[in-house]
Amino acid sequence: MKVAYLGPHGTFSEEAAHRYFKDEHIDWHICDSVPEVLEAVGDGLADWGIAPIENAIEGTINMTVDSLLVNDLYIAGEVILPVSLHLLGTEGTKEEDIQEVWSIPPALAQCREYIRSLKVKTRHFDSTASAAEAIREAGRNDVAAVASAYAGDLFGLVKVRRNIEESYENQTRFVVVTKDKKAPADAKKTMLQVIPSDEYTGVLSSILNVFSALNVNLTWIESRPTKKKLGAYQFFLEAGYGVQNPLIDKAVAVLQTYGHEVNILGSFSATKLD
Ligand SMILES: O=C(O)C(=O)Cc1ccccc1
Repeated sequence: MKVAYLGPHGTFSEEAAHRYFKDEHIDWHICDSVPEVLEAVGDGLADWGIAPIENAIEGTINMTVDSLLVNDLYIAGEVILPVSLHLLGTEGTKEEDIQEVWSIPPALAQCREYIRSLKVKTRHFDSTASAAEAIREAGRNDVAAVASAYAGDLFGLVKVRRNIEESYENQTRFVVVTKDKKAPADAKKTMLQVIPSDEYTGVLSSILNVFSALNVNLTWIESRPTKKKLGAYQFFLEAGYGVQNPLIDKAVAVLQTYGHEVNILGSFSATKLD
C-alpha cells in the first residue's frame, strides 16, 4: 500500500501519517507540497494521502480543500494531531539578530502575533521541515524557521524561542483521502459539498435549516468561492452522522429538491492522537 504525505522528513504531516498508519506495511510516497500529495492520489501514484485541512488557530487550510475537489478524492479518515511550533535557528542565533522567519504559510499564521513583535520579514516554504532544512543549509544567524522540535533535532537546529503559537492547545486536523468512494463501516461524520442553485436572500440559512430540521448536528462549515465569478460561493458542511445513516440521504434529497448540487466528499471517523 502506497501512502503520500508532505515531506521532507520532520513535517507534522509525516508524524500524522506514521502514527495513523502505524500497524501496516507502507510504501511511503513523500511529496514536495500539499497540493502534490492530493494530486499523487488523484493520479494513482499513491493509494492514500494524508493532508492538513484545519488548524485550531488558523482555521481552514484552503489549499487542501481546493485540491480535494480538483482531484476528485474521497475523505475516508481524519486524524487530529497536537502541534507545537518553535522558532529554530543555527547554534548561536539570537532572537534580536533575526531578520527573516521561514515556514509554510499556515504555520507562520499560527504565530502571527509573535512574528509581528519581532518586526521581521517572512519567507514562504512548502513545509515547516523544508524551511528548517533550508536554515541549516544557509548556515546563517539572521534567519530562523517555524517548525517542530522534531524537525529542529533532525536538522541540528536549536530552539531560539519555544511555543510561539497563539495557543497552548494547538491542534491540526488531517484528512486521509483515497480515490475509492467507500465509507468505512464505523463512519460517524459525513463531508458534503453544496453548490447553491442560485444566489438569493437566505440561501445559506435555508441549506442549514435542512440539517436543523432533521436534527443533524453540523461539526464544520466552510465557504469557498466557486471560482466562476466574484461573490459566488459553495459550502462545505460536515454532518455528525456517517453516510450510512438514513438522515444523511434525507438531507441530500431535500437539498436536491431545492435545486442545489450536493456531492458527498467523504465519510469517516476521527482518530485523536495525543
Ligand atoms: O509543514 C508541515 O509540517 C505540515 O505538515 C503542514 C502543516 C503546517 C502547519 C501545521 C500543521 C501542518
